[in-house]
Amino acid sequence: MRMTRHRAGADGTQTDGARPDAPPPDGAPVAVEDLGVVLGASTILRGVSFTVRPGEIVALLGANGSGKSTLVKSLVGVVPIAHGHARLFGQDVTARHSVPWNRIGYVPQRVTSGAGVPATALEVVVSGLIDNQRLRLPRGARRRALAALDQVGLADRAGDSVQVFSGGQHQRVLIARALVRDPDLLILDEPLAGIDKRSKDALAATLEALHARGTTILVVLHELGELGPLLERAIVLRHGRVVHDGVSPSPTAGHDAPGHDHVHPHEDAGHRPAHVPNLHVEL
Ligand SMILES: Nc1ncnc2c1ncn2[C@@H]1O[C@H](COP(=O)(O)OP(=O)(O)OP(=O)(O)O)[C@@H](O)[C@H]1O
Repeated sequence: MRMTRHRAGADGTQTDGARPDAPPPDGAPVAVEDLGVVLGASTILRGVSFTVRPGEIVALLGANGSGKSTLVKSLVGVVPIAHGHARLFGQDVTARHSVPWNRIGYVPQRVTSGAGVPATALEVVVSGLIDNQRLRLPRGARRRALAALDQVGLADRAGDSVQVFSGGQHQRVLIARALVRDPDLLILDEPLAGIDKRSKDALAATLEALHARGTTILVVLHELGELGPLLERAIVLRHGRVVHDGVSPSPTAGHDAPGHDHVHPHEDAGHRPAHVPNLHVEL
């Protein structure tokens, strides 16, 4: 893993840690401008604009169906962008095959690592080094995969079949798979969903360490949970539009209670400005 990262000031400029051999400054990790996504006959996202600056940890919040997953999928080329632009590190990803995979790690929502094949945790993590061009692993693949597993606290399980892993352990393996490329930007889609408390705590610790060393993190969340204390900023979607971009809201009381219905009526009158203190957003 690279040990030096570029930390950024509020305006996104680099403030410390610059290496003598550092590449020239490039674009923000994420810059989205007037983004629109249409799936089938439905407009899922419209007029979405925001920037994530280097070293930030930003939550993407919103009720079920508000468009969070679609937004991150559009960033990584899984769904097409119909309108506007999305750039990762200055590279326009509107054309699907231009995603800078060498700099990003992506953990999709609700997938199990290596389901249906007798893969070990190490093998799943190594697969994160496949570059979509040729089926050949780079030098040091095993060492890098072990280091990534170590980051999520699973180095001692490297040789175990993932078929016996719990949901939380699968999620940690998938995060290790995303980390094996040593990404500058980590995008996670609901990493806390359906996993045990121990794994949630382990994930929070991993993300805290990554954040401390300057990795930029964009995380889709249903509720703030264990990651709440880490979050500096939240972008809230409602009906495919950004309705809040600023301080992280406090979750509504009872939201994490068993049986809580996460699907809420949507009223666009609920838009609040970013500076409102004690912000409560019904997710
Ligand atoms: N392939 C698709 N074709 C048509 N509509 C889709 C498709 N994928 C998602 N949608 C719709 O887009 C809307 C946004 O879905 P999305 O998964 O992005 O929401 P979300 O905020 O991530 O919700 P959740 O928290 O439930 O994952 C939903 O109404 C969903 O039904």
